[in-house]
Amino acid sequence: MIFHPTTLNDAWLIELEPRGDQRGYFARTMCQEEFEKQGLISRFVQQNTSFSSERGTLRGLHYQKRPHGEAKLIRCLRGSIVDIIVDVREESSTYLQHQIFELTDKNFYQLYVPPGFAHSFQTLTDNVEVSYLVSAPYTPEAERGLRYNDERLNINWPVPVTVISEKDKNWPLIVDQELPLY
Ligand SMILES: Cc1cn([C@H]2C[C@H](O)[C@@H](COP(=O)(O)OP(=O)(O)O[C@H]3O[C@@H](C)C(=O)[C@@H](O)[C@H]3O)O2)c(=O)[nH]c1=O
Repeated sequence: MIFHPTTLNDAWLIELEPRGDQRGYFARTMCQEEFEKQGLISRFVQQNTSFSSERGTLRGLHYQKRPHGEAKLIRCLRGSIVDIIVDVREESSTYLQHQIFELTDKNFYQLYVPPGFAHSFQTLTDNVEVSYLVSAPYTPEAERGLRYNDERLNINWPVPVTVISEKDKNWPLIVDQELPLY
């Protein structure tokens, strides 16, 4: 695995290193030793998958508030997405900055999102499957979100939003949220 730094503190774009042969390829997608060496959380407690049928579907931006923060390791298994993360740690020098990553079923990238980041993705194709590991249990009372079109974030979503949940449409704007966010 090759660990590429991002513009955001503690978030990493991880490039897989497939070994090909006549059958296809093999690649490691998580390795405790390599993650620890890189200073990343390496203990994951849940693996989730989601399927989105329509291009333009938006999920997010989601995080769990302290002390239930979770690291996530995201991979797109079918189709393609843009994955967008926002640093919500008030003590971080990249607070409220975001970065956009393209993850596809062909490009061999996965994204490591540290605790204290809001996470989201939008599908660029129909029939998208995204699989991710999380490092803390799902805790509904700690669930928080940012509004995808909050002017404070100024995120340029690459395609028109076609499908979004009621919950995600209605997250409060940052100006109306209780601080600290995380
Ligand atoms: C996240 C989660 C949801 N659920 C339930 C709650 C709800 O009834 C149903 C669907 O939940 P949601 O609408 O929150 O699903 P979704 O919008 O896909 O939520 C996910 O979005 C991406 C962007 C993330 O970063 C994930 O961590 C997660 O928050 O599944 C669980 O039972 N366990 C879980 O871990």
